[in-house]
Amino acid sequence: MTEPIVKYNKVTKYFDDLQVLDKIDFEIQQGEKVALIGPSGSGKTTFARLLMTLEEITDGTIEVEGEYLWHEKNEKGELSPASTEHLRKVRSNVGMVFQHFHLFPHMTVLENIIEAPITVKGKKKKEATKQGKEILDKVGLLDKADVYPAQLSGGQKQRVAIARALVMEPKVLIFDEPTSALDPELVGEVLEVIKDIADQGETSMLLITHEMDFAKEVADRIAFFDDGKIVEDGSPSEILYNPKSTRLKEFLERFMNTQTP
Ligand SMILES: Nc1ncnc2c1ncn2[C@@H]1O[C@H](COP(=O)(O)OP(=O)(O)OP(=O)(O)O)[C@@H](O)[C@H]1O
Repeated sequence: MTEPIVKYNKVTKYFDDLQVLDKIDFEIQQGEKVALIGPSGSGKTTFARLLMTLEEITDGTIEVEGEYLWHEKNEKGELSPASTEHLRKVRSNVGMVFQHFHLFPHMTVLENIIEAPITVKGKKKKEATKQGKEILDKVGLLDKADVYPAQLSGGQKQRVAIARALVMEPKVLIFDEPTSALDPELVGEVLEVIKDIADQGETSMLLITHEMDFAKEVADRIAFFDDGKIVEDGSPSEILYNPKSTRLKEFLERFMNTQTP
């Protein structure tokens, strides 16, 4: 069996005295798409931000493609905190798309996309531009290459943010509620782009979402998060139609009741 692309081992996170994640073990296999669902404040975003190194781990380890993210191993096999250089190298396999896009407002769409390939990967501008345009074409926005983010709709901004993550060719791509800041009529176009990426197969995905129908359609697995723990983890049909724990049953019932038609 091939190595998991992501492996959390007893991962714990505190913000001061507040424990947000409690000894979580979790894996994502190569090419696997995993959706995270769960109540607000249960720790899903923090869980994902640790993988992107946007929050610091308190205890436990995370591996990406068999390499420790937050640690380095010496000759004796002992772990010590990773150097910035190591952190940056391992982290470059991970991409993230945020709820609120996080585009650079003073750069055009194309400049937003080619910035990281040039500054982080050292690509030549010409090559980065060619690749950036190909990816923009993929998300249906080639005609917007030279406009600024303020001139785009929310759905278009999010598609640019997705293109910006994709251009770095991450092994694992995190989506943190990518449609929850959008007007309902703009949700579909973003979900369509995410589904296309999922259908292409090779990128592993971690998708935090409240869109249960979408999770069911795209994810190979759904993990239910509650109170800093993964309470259930299984196929979409097991999780959504055959929940075992009372917490998941309650969540799904509550969730369905608060959904607008
Ligand atoms: N930087 C921070 N400092 C202190 N507490 C934080 C910080 N970030 C998150 N928290 C707390 O950690 C807990 C988990 O938050 P997190 O955003 O991970 O949950 P979530 O499941 O993603 O919620 P939502 O679905 O609302 O986004 C919450 O109690 C939150 O207030």
